[in-house]
Amino acid sequence: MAVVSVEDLNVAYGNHQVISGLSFTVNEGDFMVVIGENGVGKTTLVRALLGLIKPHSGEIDVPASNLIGYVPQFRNIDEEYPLSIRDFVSLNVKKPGFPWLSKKERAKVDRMIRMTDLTAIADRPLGLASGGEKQRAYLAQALLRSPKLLILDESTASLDNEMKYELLDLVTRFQQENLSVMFITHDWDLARHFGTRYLQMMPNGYSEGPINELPAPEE
Ligand SMILES: Nc1ncnc2c1ncn2[C@@H]1O[C@H](COP(=O)(O)OP(=O)(O)OP(=O)(O)O)[C@@H](O)[C@H]1O
Repeated sequence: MAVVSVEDLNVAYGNHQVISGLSFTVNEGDFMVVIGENGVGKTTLVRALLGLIKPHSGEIDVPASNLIGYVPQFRNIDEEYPLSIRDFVSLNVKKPGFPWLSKKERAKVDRMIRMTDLTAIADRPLGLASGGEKQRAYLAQALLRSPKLLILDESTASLDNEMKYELLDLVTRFQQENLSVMFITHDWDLARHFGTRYLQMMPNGYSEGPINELPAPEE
């Protein structure tokens, strides 16, 4: 079943046409890698999927936005960032009114912290965590409300190679439990290792297919 389907999408900033006639589908359980040169419109596509910009024309069929998890590219979080890892994950409980977490909500946060291997350090300030730990905290926060789709926007870019594989191995565990993934990346090795399908965005068009059909990068 399709989790995301996009049909003849056109997105422009003023007169600057960024996405022209893009169509693709992400099915349940897919790990879709989105690959393409700088400036080709990958982040614009993500913003359109999250409902943050209005397309000029075309159809976007996605789960309601609270069922999309989003993990950005790692930006340095200052050492003085005051929230603990547990607090940071809890931010996505997002409930109106009464500010304290219920027992049930705390249990949900704890479970997600466990599933992302953060239990031992959950009460440390996020600002003191390593790069990989911070990305796991972002992942835990994004997955807290059991989204259907997880968008990873170059989320491994600043990690060393071993940590990249660790983070994506972890994502794969969730993918096997019925999460679909869109992974925006410039890294063709990671794309081939983890992807099940690809969407390649190029200035003059798009191609989509199973990962074993991803063409070699142009030198
Ligand atoms: N808010 C905006 N207003 C006007 N133009 C924009 C805006 N955001 C992006 N653009 C332009 O749209 C084009 C696509 O940008 P986008 O960030 O989607 O590319 P990208 O593929 O994500 O690039 P990168 O790999 O460098 O992150 C670029 O030419 C960019 O300058």
